[in-house]
Amino acid sequence: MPSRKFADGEVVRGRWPGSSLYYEVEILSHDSTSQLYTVKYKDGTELELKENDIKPLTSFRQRKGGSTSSSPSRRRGSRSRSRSRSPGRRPPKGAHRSASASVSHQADIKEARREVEVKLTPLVLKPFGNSISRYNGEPEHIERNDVPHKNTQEKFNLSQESSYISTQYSVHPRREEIRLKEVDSKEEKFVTKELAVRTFEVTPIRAKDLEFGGVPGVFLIMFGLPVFLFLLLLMCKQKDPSLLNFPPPLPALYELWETRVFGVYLLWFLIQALFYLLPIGKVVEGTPLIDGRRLKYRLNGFYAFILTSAVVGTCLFQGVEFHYVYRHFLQFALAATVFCVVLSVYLHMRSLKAPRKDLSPASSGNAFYDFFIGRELNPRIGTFDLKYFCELRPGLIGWVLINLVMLLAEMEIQSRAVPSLAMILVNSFQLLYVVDALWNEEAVLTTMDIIHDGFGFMLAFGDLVWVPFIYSFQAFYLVSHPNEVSWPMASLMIILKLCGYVIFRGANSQKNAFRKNPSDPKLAHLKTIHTSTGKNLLVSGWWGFVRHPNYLGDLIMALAWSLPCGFNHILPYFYVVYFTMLLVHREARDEYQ
Ligand SMILES: NC(=O)C1=CN([C@@H]2O[C@H](COP(=O)(O)OP(=O)(O)OC[C@H]3O[C@@H](n4cnc5c(N)ncnc54)[C@H](OP(=O)(O)O)[C@@H]3O)[C@@H](O)[C@H]2O)C=CC1
Ligand SMILES: CC(C)=CCC[C@@H](C)[C@H]1CC=C2C3=C(CC[C@@]21C)[C@@]1(C)CC[C@H](O)C(C)(C)[C@@H]1CC3
Repeated sequence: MPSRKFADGEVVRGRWPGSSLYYEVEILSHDSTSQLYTVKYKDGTELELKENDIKPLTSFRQRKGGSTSSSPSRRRGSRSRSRSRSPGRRPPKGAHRSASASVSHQADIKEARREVEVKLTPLVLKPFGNSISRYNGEPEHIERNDVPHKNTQEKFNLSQESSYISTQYSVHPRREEIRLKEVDSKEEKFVTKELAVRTFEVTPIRAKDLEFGGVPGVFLIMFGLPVFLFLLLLMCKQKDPSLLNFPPPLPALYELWETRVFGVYLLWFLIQALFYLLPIGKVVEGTPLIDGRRLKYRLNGFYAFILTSAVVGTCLFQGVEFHYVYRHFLQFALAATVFCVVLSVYLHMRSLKAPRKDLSPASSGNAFYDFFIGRELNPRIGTFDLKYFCELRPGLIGWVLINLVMLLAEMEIQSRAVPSLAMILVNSFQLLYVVDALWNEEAVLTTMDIIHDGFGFMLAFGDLVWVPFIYSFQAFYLVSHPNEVSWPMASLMIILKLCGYVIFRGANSQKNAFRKNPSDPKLAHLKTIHTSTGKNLLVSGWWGFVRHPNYLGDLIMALAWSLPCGFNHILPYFYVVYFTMLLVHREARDEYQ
């Protein structure tokens, strides 16, 4: 039986979860299975602590004076700031998303909240928002002997805090928390109203706070990515696409431009826009904006996909030559790039006239940087939301169509009666991914792109060029570099893909449900921790298994859809490498928050 260091009834100091603060506690009991001590704080709070989080009284130095700002009651200002946030609730747009670029906006928002919350007395304090955000179950090295109960007022505060934290910290399941949140949400309405009357200031952010390496980084990405895209496609067209054969033969620029191709691309874009405008599908509200408004979005991406499939099916039946797209693949990529540049210029021009409250928290005041990251958060023409439309429709559905084109091209070029198993795997894996995105369209409303990033060159290029022309790379590769896959290998790839999908979908659905309604009874069994932004993070279920389970699932799927291309060349694995970099970067942006 494992030994225990502290005896029942012993008075020691216990670390307040997630903080570096130790308070006097009494050991009530010890669970030998979980190795946790149940301890009682002076104010009556009972918590379970690890042995590492408990110290004998003798291991502390008594601090003189004792009135530094780290005692709990001294933190009341920051705690009260988080008072009105219902746990897990998203703050107004821009308030919580990543990016150093949003520092000033965030300060603004915090200030707004403080002003609002001052009016919300009497307070029921939510404690230690800042410190709990760092909780990782491990003891911290900084040990301070902050004596909690200096006077009656402080005692009162700790008592209020502690009784709240025992549920709010969610060491235990969250039923009690849910009850508290219901009370909380009543005040939420008031807070939103208050925020709505606050003027939004956009203060230029410091150069060192810019993301993507600041202006030089953005310059490199903006010019480098299109060049890289064309080099990759040209490499793939070579008989031997080995890296040793770099650089590939370059075509003259005029050979890459075809007005007819541009016309076909425009037609595709307009058809998708038409489908977007159809009054079918339910209308939902997005996350709250900085001024408390919520934009409305129509969810009809899946219908658009069905309608597109019907149109494509009819065209195939009518004998429309889809091989044209394969033969002019580079021209299509150029047409999409040109379109994206024109769109980005339009977006930037209109953003100059946009009211400040409509600007993205990532925008900086530097014209070049803002052209890239996007100045306006939700550019709309009437009810037509340009960013939301581009995120899911022309590029994502276009990706599936390009895959189909590659499948047909493979059959034609390799004189096959049926497509190869490798091609079928790639097509089906990626089809599942896109259909899933469209089916769960509402989830896009809580992604970084919609909430935080403006609509500028980065997303326009990502959505309209990068996704359709890079994400279809495996299918493009297989057309000229066949790879035979055996059924046992195919089965393993299918299992891998399904594992990735289950993790990806499970994690995203859990997170979306939580962000949408933290009080959802279906989530009552999940544990959360409070963060300094005022929101809670899930730390159990999929989100207790690894920090970003949705990224993990996505990466596994990325690997699964590269494997059918075999191991002759590294090129089809480019997507896995790029995607890892993208997700690590996104993770860092998220972590920053
Ligand atoms: N195929 C592709 O090219 C790409 C795919 N993706 C996929 O899109 C999906 C969404 O990506 P993305 O928006 O980047 O990332 P996330 O879905 O991880 O979104 C980040 C938000 O999730 C919330 N969050 C993070 N951790 C927790 C937690 N423990 N508990 C509750 N909420 C949490 C935070 O919300 P809050 O800020 O409110 O706290 C954070 O802002 C992912 O599955 C990703 O793999 C993304 C990019 C590209
Ligand atoms: C190279 C460059 C300029 C990068 C821009 C990044 C974009 C390619 C990606 C940013 C976020 C994306 C998302 C999806 C596609 C790629 C981009 C646009 C997404 C639509 C794919 C399908 C998923 O299910 C998703 C809906 C969660 C996802 C949202 C984010």
